Amino acid sequence: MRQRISKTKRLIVKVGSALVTNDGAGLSQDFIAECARQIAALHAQGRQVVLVSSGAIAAGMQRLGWSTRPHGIHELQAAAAVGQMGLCQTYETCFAGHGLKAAQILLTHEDLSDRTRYLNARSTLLTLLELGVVPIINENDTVVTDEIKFGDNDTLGALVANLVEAEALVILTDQQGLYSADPRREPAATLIHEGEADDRRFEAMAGGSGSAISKGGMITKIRAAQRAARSGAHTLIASGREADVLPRLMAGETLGTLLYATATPLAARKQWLADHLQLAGSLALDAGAETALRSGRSLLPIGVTAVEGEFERGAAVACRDSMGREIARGLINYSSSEARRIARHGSQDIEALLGYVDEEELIHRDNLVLL
Ligand SMILES: Nc1ncnc2c1ncn2[C@@H]1O[C@H](COP(=O)(O)OP(=O)(O)O)[C@@H](O)[C@H]1O
Ligand SMILES: N[C@@H](CCC(=O)OP(=O)(O)O)C(=O)O
Repeated sequence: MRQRISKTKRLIVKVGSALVTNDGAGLSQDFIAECARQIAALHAQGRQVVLVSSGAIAAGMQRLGWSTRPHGIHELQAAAAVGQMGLCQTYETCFAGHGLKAAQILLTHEDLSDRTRYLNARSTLLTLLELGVVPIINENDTVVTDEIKFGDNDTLGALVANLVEAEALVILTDQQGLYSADPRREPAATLIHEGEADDRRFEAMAGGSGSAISKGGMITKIRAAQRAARSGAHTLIASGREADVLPRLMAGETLGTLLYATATPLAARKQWLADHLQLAGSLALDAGAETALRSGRSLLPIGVTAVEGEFERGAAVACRDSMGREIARGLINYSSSEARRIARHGSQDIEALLGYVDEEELIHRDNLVLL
């Protein structure tokens, strides 16, 4: 199983507040520099990395001279806004030292449950990865209220793994991995090396957060692993203080805890598409488009002869053959009125017809499931 990890092309690395802020003592330049160095090493091996980093609130508290974490949501939001500046500035400088560009992305739960915003976030992230940029994600603390917060970045890491179909989610924390019990309370607890992400026994072993500055604890990491596994991503939980931890994990070394998924990312995503979509319209295809879809290609506007229904970008639509039979369904990249305008045209005409190009495909093959 560990050998399979070494084949990972796309991974999410999540780093917790304790590491990034040296247990709350302001931003840890050393940790951030080390993190950037290791991610640059993974990049040099041809892997794509999305970083989910906590630490804004803790860094902001320090900049504002607050010694204890405030309880009021607005104070927390203010601290996050102040701290996020320093956090991204520090990452940017460190990545630049390795010739890498970084991008800041702040997300909320709503962004990922709304289909249009989900698709937009996905397209932006995939474009950044293709450009060789390292996206740095945190929760958009400024605009969320208590109820809609992810609450912890472990969950956010798993949602991002789902979003970009990463093969692995690496959660770096202040412990070596998942122990049979919280090692702060039970020194005799032993490290779990490997198990299935959905094994319910792990939830019973995991406790809450180990410090005042962190939110999630081990339980949110186990739940994140379960969530990541649903889209086929394996989760690794390891210590961010272990030398060269990321390159060693990606080389397949037995380090930390591996919670593995049993489905492949694409198969899991297609299952989700098949099960969850409520159709908002349909597209009539010509014979060429039908053949293209059946051989696993994306749907281009040129092969669409008619568009039925009124829908927004990101809606689920049926694809019908010339007899009206549904042969596939998927998430469309254009609204119904845009789709009507570009139907029967080559992708090179999209810009002239609409004034912009979102995607050259009407439905990308990753968002398409054949019936
Ligand atoms: N079974 C367990 N194994 C390891 N750590 C555990 C376990 N149960 C609870 N914990 C606690 O979870 C903490 C890590 O989570 P957290 O404090 O939220 O860190 P982070 O900021 O990295 O997300 C550890 O320091 C530890 O005290
Ligand atoms: N958005 C918050 C994240 C808080 C959080 O989830 O912390 P952690 O449990 O350490 O990952 C921040 O940047 O401070």
